[in-house]
Amino acid sequence: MAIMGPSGCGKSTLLDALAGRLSSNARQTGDILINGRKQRLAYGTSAYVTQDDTLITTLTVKEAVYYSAQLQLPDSMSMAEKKERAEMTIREMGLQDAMNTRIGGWGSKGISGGQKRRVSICIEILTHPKLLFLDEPTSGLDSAASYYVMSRIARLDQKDGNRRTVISSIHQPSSDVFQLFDSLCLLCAGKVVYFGPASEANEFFTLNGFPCPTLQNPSDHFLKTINKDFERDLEQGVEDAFTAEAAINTLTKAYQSSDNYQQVKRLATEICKKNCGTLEERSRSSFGTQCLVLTRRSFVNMYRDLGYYWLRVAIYVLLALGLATLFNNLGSSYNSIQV
Ligand SMILES: Nc1ncnc2c1ncn2[C@@H]1O[C@H](COP(=O)(O)OP(=O)(O)OP(=O)(O)O)[C@@H](O)[C@H]1O
Repeated sequence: MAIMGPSGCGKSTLLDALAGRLSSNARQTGDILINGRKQRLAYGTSAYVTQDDTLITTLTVKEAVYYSAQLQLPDSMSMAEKKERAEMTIREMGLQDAMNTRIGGWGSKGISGGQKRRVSICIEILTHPKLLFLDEPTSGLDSAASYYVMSRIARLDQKDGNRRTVISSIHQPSSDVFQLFDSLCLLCAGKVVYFGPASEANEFFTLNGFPCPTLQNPSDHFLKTINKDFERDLEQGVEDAFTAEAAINTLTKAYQSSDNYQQVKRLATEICKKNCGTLEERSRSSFGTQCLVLTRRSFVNMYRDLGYYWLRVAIYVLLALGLATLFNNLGSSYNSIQV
């Protein structure tokens, strides 16, 4: 899934929120559910490629990826297997020629910015995580490199036949890269302008009065339509000044009354019903609807709790009877002693 939108619209913040990386003092509302449940991800299930590359500048590309492989991959893998995985990932990211070059930093020039980006991706995809977050993975890459990197990320599924979820923010996907996305989440100032199949976004814009001009990359057109940061009247005349604002309002409203929106809500509710195990009242679900989920396991829990209750009552009754018998016996012995 691609998260797109003008700079500053909240793409990284949304990724951070989904990955549970927002700082503790950030105010956050709504629920983040994994397969319909509120749960923590097990270690190694997810990985996050941040916007800034945090790499050890004195290591070479090979060393950085090898060390990561040794630290992250399970003990069940032999050293040779770990090395092979590291080398294969380096090749997949097109870094074979830079393998023995230092990463470098302020003091010493090393690999390029785009190569650093690919090393960061290498380190995170080594473990083939089930859930992968990427914050602008293609920044600093030329269009061909962007395509190869994104297509290899999209092909991670084919490694072991397991399906994976990849959520990536991206600024300027070429039309080739755009075709790799299954879903698109288009944001503007924190609001969802469109969320649904990437292949249907063009039709959504056309139906709402913003058709993509012929021979223009659809993703460029979407971003141009919803960018209100720049005064267009300087370039296009005063009558166009509020076009972006009006377009955002039209599209946001159209999305909320669209079939896609209803479908997303239905799907989320279905996933919740299928997978939620406990009686939970969600004051507000992710999509702002009231949702009370009562499932088979909730009933099981309820019966179990009732069982515990009656067991406790029975123990108290037995204790009371025991004490009463004891006092009764003590009373009779006292009476017989007196006699
Ligand atoms: N839902 C939100 N509510 C309030 N503030 C938000 C929200 N989303 C983002 N912000 C704020 O907006 C600013 C920009 O957010 P963020 O860095 O996520 O944007 P971005 O789309 O990733 O930008 P860029 O593409 O330039 O990296 C940040 O200060 C962030 O705290």
